[in-house]
Amino acid sequence: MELQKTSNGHQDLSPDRIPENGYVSHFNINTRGTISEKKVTALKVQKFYMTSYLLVCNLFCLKQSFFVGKTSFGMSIFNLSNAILGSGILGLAYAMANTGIILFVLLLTSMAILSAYSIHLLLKSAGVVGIRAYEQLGNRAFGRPGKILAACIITLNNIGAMSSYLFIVKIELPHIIQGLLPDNSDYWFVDGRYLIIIISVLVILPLALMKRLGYLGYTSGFSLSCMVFFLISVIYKKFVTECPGEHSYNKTVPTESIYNSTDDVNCKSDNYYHVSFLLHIKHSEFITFAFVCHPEVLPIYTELKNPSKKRMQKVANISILTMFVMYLVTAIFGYLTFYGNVKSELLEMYSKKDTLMLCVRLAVLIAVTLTVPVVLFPIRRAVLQLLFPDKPFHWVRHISIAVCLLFLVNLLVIFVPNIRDIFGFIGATSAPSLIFILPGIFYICIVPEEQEPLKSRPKIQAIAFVTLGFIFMIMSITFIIIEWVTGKKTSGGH
Ligand SMILES: NC(=O)CC[C@H](N)C(=O)O
Repeated sequence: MELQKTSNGHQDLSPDRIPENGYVSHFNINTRGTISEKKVTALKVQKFYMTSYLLVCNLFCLKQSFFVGKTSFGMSIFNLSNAILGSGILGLAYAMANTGIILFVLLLTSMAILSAYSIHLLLKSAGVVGIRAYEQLGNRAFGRPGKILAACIITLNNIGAMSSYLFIVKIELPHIIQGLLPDNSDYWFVDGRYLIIIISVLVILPLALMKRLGYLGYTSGFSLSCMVFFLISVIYKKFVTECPGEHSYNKTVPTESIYNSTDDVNCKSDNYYHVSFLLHIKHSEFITFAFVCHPEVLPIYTELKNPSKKRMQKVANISILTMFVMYLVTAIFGYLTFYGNVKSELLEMYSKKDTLMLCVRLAVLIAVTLTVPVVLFPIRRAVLQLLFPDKPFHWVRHISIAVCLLFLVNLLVIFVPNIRDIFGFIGATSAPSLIFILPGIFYICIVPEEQEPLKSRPKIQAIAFVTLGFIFMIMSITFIIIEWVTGKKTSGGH
């Protein structure tokens, strides 16, 4: 029995390799019918030993998996929820303002269901080949090019997410510190560039150096509670804010908005209903991004205690459902506070002088900062898979990759002013790939024809899923190109 090493260094049984070792054909002699009784008994004994051997191997592998997976069910939910919850939540009220409540709820519900289905495809593919790494699935489906493609998409997407989180820290933390200072002097510590370096070294790096993602369960739990505080404050603000102009620190509304043809600050700006359906759909990008967590699913599965596909799917479903509720409530109350004037980053709408909102900013900042290490883990795994595929765990590699990645992201956030636009483009292509296209294609290629023919229902569903992903991707790219060519924001962003 051949044992295959998984990316995390422990051995897994790969059922598809069983025929290669010759035992199966050896037993087949038995069926030819011309062998003596003595030989049959000998073969039976041999078969008994082989079966016991396979059983011991199986038990050994399962024991290994149990041994490796140490993260509890609850902690895994925290980690996955933290991976889902990021800066995406800040854009949802804006998406709702542009799509309208009904279409938004429909899109959010569909995306949550599709996201859970995508995790189902990933887990099923991973179960068939006995490996638990996204890149390894790529390898199994298309060989080395598949592995490189998956690793590159994960790296780009997660570097994009990390830089968007650090960008929030760079912009928001100086405001918070300034809010606490008696005067408005320009001290060095109110410079966002220094602040992200300090935060990266003191908070993010130590967490990113943890050997296992499971250890981040506690910080993930804390990060989630910060977001719950944000959510409660958004609800509270809806009831104390009378008009968008009142609580918005920036009281001017841009005149070039395609939704508002007047300069008035209206509490209820319903003009967005005139915008074409396609432009409504464009805002589904915000929703797609908000549900991306797929590179983190398999690493979390690998570390889950008593791992099974069903148990991991439960972790995913609970996390997605919880985040769905949080997203919906934030979007509804954020939108009902500012209506059509809401900006693509909800936090920008609240006063910077308000102590409660200062605390909320701090809470969101802590939440996204604590998400950075969780998002960094899959990139490190992808880099390890590409550069050192068969090497066992080594601290030097583990630490140096984390340091290099953080250094790179800091450089990007400090020196590239339009980093968000660049990653907006990458996000538009990588998010549909990670949620729809890759899991669907891996599933179609990896699950054998004998088990599920191409015309079976699950495979046809997967094909439709991949097609949907391509439609999403082409639409997003088209909108971005139109924006670049015309120099105008099709989203009417403020
Ligand atoms: N890895 C990722 O891209 C996570 C994105 C996350 N869903 C967010 O809203 O920020």
